[in-house]
Amino acid sequence: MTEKTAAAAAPTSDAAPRVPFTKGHGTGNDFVLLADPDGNVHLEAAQVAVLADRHRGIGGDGVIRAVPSRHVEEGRALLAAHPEAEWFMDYRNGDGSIAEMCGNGVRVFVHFLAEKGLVDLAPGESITIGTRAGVKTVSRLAHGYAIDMGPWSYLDPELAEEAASDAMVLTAGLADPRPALSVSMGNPHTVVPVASFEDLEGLDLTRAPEVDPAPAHGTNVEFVAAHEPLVREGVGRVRMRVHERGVGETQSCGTGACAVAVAMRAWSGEGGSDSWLVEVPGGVLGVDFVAHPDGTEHVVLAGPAELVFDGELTV
Ligand SMILES: N[C@@H](CCC[C@H](N)C(=O)O)C(=O)O
Repeated sequence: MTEKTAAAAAPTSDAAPRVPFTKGHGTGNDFVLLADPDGNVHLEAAQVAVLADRHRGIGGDGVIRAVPSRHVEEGRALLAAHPEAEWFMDYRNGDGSIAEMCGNGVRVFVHFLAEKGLVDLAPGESITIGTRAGVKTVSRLAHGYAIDMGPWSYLDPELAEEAASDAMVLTAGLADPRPALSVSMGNPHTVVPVASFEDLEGLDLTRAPEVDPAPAHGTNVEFVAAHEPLVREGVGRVRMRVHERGVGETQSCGTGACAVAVAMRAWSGEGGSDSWLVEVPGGVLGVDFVAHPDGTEHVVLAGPAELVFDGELTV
């Protein structure tokens, strides 16, 4: 962060400027959150990596800057069509790289805005925010938040009819290479089915799984195993683990849960469902497919968001 940034964010009479931060998480996917109401905070990748470092910094899977849309180029581009998208989620992975979207991050971001008094949002009310994957409408529930993630898509449009597989995952402790399906939720995902919960537990996600063909911009890789029966009382039930691009294995990935639901529904055909409960190591996420008035199908992601502690950075 620049000195100008720090001084603007939290001026003090002493030498070292202090920048307030908040730590939060959604199903164990954890973030460092910074409020930047004046658009003064300039985060370099190396600075993000230090903030996210669990030994030398605060620690987190990602860093989220809450900034008015008018202060960032990507936000200004959204405002013409969506003037209501006052706040923009500037999301960075723990290694400092920029990602288009973060499903858990959106919930935690909106909870942060609401709890810090930056927006008024009571249970039952909704807010539209800007992200690098477009605007998202987030509804506050009695417990947690539901995000309209918009339409999903296959990374390979030719798969629209077949929905079989378009990639192979070669490593992660798999006995054999496994076919996988590439799904976009604004950010890229590679979903790999495994046979059982035991197989899921046995995976080695200490390193990024090798995907062939290698995705041009990297990918998040989700491994998924089904409950037996897969669908109970109309709801599909699965368990997943994820290796996130730019982070490593995480306790949860919201966009990953959506991608898993897309793939499982496609693979199950008539035996699938439009409603899914996705178990992640850090909790449970809900994913629903809903018809949007514009004729497209949208994915709605629901889950908790918690703020854990506040602190001050000295810069
Ligand atoms: N944990 C997030 C996804 C964060 C971005 C991802 N690592 C990427 O690079 O695409 C989620 O909850 O969706």
